Amino acid sequence: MPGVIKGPRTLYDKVFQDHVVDEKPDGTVLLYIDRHLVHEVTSPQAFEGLRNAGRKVRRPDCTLATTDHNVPTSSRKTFKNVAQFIKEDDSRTQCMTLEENVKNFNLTYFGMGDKRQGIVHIIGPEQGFTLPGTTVVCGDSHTSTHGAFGSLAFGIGTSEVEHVLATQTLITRRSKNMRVQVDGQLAPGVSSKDIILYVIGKIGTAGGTGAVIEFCGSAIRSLSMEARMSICNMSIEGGARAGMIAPDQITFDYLKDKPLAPKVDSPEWKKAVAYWSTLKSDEGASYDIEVFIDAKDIEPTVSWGTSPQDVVPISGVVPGPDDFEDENKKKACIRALEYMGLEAGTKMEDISIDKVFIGSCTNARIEDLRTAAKIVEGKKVASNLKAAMIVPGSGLVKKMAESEGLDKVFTDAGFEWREAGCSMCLGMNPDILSPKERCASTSNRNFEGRQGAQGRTHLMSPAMAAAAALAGKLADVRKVDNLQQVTGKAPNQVELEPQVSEPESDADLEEIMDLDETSQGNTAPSAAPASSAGMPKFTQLKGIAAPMDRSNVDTDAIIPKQFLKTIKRSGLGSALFNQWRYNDDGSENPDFVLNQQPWRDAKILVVKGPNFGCGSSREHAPWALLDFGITCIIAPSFGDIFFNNTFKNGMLPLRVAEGPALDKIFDEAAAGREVEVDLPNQAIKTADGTEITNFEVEEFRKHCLINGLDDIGLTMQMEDKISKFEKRRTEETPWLDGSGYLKRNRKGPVQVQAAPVPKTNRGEEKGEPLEW
Ligand SMILES: CC(C)[C@H](C(=O)O)[C@@H](O)C(=O)O
Ligand code: SF4
Repeated sequence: MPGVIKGPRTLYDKVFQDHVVDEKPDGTVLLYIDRHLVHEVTSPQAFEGLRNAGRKVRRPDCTLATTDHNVPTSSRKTFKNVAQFIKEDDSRTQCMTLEENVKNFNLTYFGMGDKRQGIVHIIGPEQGFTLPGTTVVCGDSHTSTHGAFGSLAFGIGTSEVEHVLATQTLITRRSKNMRVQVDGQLAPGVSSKDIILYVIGKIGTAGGTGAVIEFCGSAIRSLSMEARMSICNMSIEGGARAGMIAPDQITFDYLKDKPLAPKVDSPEWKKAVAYWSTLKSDEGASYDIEVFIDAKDIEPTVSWGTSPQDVVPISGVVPGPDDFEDENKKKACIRALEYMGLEAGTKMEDISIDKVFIGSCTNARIEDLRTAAKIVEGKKVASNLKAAMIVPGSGLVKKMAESEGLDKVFTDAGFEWREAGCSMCLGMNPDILSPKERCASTSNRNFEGRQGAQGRTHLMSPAMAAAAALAGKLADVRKVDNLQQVTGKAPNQVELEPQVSEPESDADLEEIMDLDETSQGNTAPSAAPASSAGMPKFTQLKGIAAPMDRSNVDTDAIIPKQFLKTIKRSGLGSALFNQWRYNDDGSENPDFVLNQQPWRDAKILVVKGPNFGCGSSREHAPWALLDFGITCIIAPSFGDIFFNNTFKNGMLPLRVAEGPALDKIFDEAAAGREVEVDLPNQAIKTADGTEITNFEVEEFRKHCLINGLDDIGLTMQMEDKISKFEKRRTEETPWLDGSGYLKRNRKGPVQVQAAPVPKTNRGEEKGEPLEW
């Protein structure tokens, strides 16, 4: 079979291979997905697609939904239901839409009235839904978090969410293998967050593009599961598809008694542990990229700019453009300094802050809160702070923290103690920075406007954020007097969290699950248009191309969070590049290229810098480009998830390396002349038809674009292979069938009912071959 690795294999190779349902000669793989997490932001359009096509959710037992991005983090004492509690119309609509969808499709759901609700990447591991050796996906880029268990976990766009809901598979390709090995002992005050910030500083935000990173080495092995999750969480900020860590005794101990893990000491548990123990890279396995780091070189690390690669040790100073050789980086540095309101040469410790945010899927677990509490215990936050917030990652983290008295420690020190949610990590809820406010944050992204329009974010560890709260400015946690309690975690220091047990009775279950008798089973609710919205065809495209001379354009910049609250795919064009395109008063910024003629009518975007579309998995980014009229983006490289998402919308992202060809295309664009993209002949031409360069495109993707094929319909024709795979999976890894909640009354394996192939699927309509 093509792509099968002969000889020693990496952890990634093994997990990937174990999930191949089918593989084509061109390397296109149909990959089985064991675990699907769903949240309110990236799922409405996917469920709508299912409904429109009359499709079911194939594996409700392998799907877990929660609401996290939009939820207010204010007290829920008066909470009755979402309709009454969420004040913002669009946030409420999005949460209520999820609630309707989980009822209609019969999915397990942790809503706001459920103690187990929380950030999707916190609740999966907490429940034992995330298990070693599984494939885990979610319409969210930080799905990489779950790779800490030795699972292959990655973010997907909304079209792929629909694909997984319908088929429990994804169409994908093998990624490159990358190894980041960190050896040695972490110094006091240095945590796993510092490791990952340091790594991203070294490799850059595009360093892992196209790769899955395996984190290994003695420093990684010494970390607790929660610390490992913080590292894998931010693999996406290093550009990687996923991060993975080989499971070991620390992993198995963490999973003991988690509600959805096999019962400890049962035959299933023993079988599972035996299998999980094989999940490590073989001696001599080869990697495409290797990075070696000595733990002792890592200091507490802080970001200064607007990209997660903009980091320095806390003992350092704000860099200036002269510190970079690369032209793109010089330009990015000038922009970042201006945005952040900083001057080169300023000592990091002299930067005063307005707010502190301890939360997010990177650092809102119980260990993070314990660490921060130790720093602030008996002290007060600085008087210059406008707010200091602690936002636990889940209701269970909150409960556990309260049982340990941490809430009291924080509130005594002057922090606000909040309810679980994404909160000010991205501010889709009421928690945001005001313009120019500066925040010490334990989250993972410091993009322009990330925590609020014109807000300024400095990324750091929970210990560093706690130290900053006390100082009212960025501070070195190593100088805090009770530091001895806040060190990198050696194996003997790993603390295991109290276990959460499975509800015993149906009454218990109803109490915590907010179950509702209106649940209607896994039906496709409405008699809707017969086929899912397929793709428009893409063959030749000739049109005005807009030039953009920027690198690392993230999807937050392409479309900021306030526009993600829609439950539709359409109408986003006016919000495209919102922060750059409009002034504060809402008028157009005349300097922005898409506000100028002839580029207002651009059909193509030509980007000179690398890593376009990095960051979040929001498919709203391609939807906004498409709605504006842009169907092709030419750039040296792309964020992996964005790259996938564009194809799913009939768009063509083209990689053209930095050099004379890209310069020529850029110059044509800048001169306002048309550019032609010829997909069948794989060529980019000037307006008069002169070829500028050829481009590469994967065969399968080209085929789908040219024929406008809906790949869900194509995948459903692989029913035999998917069912066969599932049968084998049930025999080999029975613990993966049925989420524990549904399993309790189950006799034998979950009955999987495959949805029929709709008669109107686009491939059939067009007489396309059934093979893909
Ligand atoms: C809303 C979601 C698409 C997004 C992501 O993919 O990361 C969000 O979680 C974020 O952190 O920006
Ligand atoms: S990165 Fe922030 S917004 Fe995204 S899932 Fe994590 S906590 Fe939520």
